[in-house]
Amino acid sequence: MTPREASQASLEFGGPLGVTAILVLLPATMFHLLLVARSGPARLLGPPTYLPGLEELWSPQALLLLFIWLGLQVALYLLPARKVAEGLELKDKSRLRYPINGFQALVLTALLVGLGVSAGLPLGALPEMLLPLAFATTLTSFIFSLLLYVKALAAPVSALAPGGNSGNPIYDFFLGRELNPRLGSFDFKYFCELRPGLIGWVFINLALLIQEAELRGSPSLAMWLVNGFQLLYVGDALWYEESVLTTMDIIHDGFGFMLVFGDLAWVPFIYSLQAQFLLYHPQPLGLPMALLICFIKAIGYYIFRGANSQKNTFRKNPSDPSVAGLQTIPTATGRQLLVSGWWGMVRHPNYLGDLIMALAWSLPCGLSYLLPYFYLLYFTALLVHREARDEQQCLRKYGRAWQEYCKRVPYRIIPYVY
Ligand SMILES: NC(=O)C1=CN([C@@H]2O[C@H](COP(=O)(O)OP(=O)(O)OC[C@H]3O[C@@H](n4cnc5c(N)ncnc54)[C@H](OP(=O)(O)O)[C@@H]3O)[C@@H](O)[C@H]2O)C=CC1
Ligand SMILES: CC(C)CCC[C@@H](C)[C@H]1CC=C2C3=C(CC[C@@]21C)[C@@]1(C)CC[C@H](O)C[C@@H]1CC3
Repeated sequence: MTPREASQASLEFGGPLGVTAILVLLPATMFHLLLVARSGPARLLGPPTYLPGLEELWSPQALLLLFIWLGLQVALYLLPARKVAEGLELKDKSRLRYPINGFQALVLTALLVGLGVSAGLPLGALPEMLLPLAFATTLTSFIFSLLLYVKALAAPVSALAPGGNSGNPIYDFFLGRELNPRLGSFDFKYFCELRPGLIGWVFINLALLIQEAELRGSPSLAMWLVNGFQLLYVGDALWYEESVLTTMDIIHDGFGFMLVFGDLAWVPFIYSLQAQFLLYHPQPLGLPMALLICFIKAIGYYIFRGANSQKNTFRKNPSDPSVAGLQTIPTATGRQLLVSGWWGMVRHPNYLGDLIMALAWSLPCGLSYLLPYFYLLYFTALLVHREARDEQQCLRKYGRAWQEYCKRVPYRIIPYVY
């Protein structure tokens, strides 16, 4: 079997046909959810109450606001970093360098937005622009992905990702051909993964909270909880920004439409669905229930952070006192697999913590509507798929050692369930 036939054989997402469908369905789903969230019935599975015309979707002001936002985040990315980290070794034995200044960018953005609001910036008007902003971001994602595809045509073979080089243009456009597309030292994938979308998510939430205060006198407890929980999640991701350098998105996946649209559009506009829903469907939330939800969030974060930090510490320094006592399985690569502690409970304890947090920030929306739980449903599917992809990669990396690990840790995400 030739390498291209082999790569054709291992096509994901249903190959070219599946990917063509996803290219249409992803943006369509996002616009459906944006419309349903602001509609009275808020029916996740029903048709939106109306279909917006192009005059409602297209706004030069929204496009300008998007480019101002992207420009601001690029400028903050290029500021001197508290640390510069090296990525994992590439095929050509080199290592790329990445600025670790994401949390700094979040804080500086908050200061700038705060100054803007105090000077009269109408942040509360942003919710009205979500549709045209999402349209502008989707358009930008397609164009940016096309430019990345063309750029990759000139890239050396060593710079290409294993996945997005099937030879089928649609498939490669979606998966991404180049592994680490850069302009000088500016890394497009690393920048998009953690900056404009993730930080944008927090400020869309804040705008929705401000709009609720303007509409009803003060933000609801549910809106405060959703904002607080998701701010913690983004702040944590940016504080531990360096750990992204070992994720499959950075080390394995090409940078194509899936991650471009996922980072720039899906995260800010879909991950803020709970706050969007609450603005148009205020939900009563008593203090006892709020405290219970905070407890659920705390459990999720404890597992999420504990598991991620344990693995990342172990990978950086297996002799660190916090992980030195854990049981391990040696592998032929020289790396070891943790088989006790969080990673002895299930094979992806971090996913379990993340899912519990997703439940916690959906619960403040009550149980009368399915829409606020879309994220939990989508995220469960994403992590199940991601876990399967990671298993394949780990089986290839570690062979029998991974098989032994799976025997000793039989559950993937939820103990005694899955
Ligand atoms: N909110 C969202 O939309 C998303 C959130 N996430 C979150 O991002 C975080 C990172 O997830 P993800 O990128 O999937 O990667 P993971 O953090 O789960 O890392 C997987 C890698 O960890 C290493 N590993 C696995 N098992 C062991 C073990 N027993 N001992 C030592 N190393 C092990 C392997 O890499 P190696 O051995 O090569 O080091 C494996 O490839 C998670 O917390 C996840 O919940 C992820 C996707 C989307
Ligand atoms: C919608 C598409 C089919 C899939 C797009 C998936 C992306 C939205 C996610 C792929 C991996 C991600 C990670 C994060 C955010 C979502 C995306 C980009 C985090 C940055 C979230 C915070 C965590 O602490 C780290 C995550 C790394 C992976």
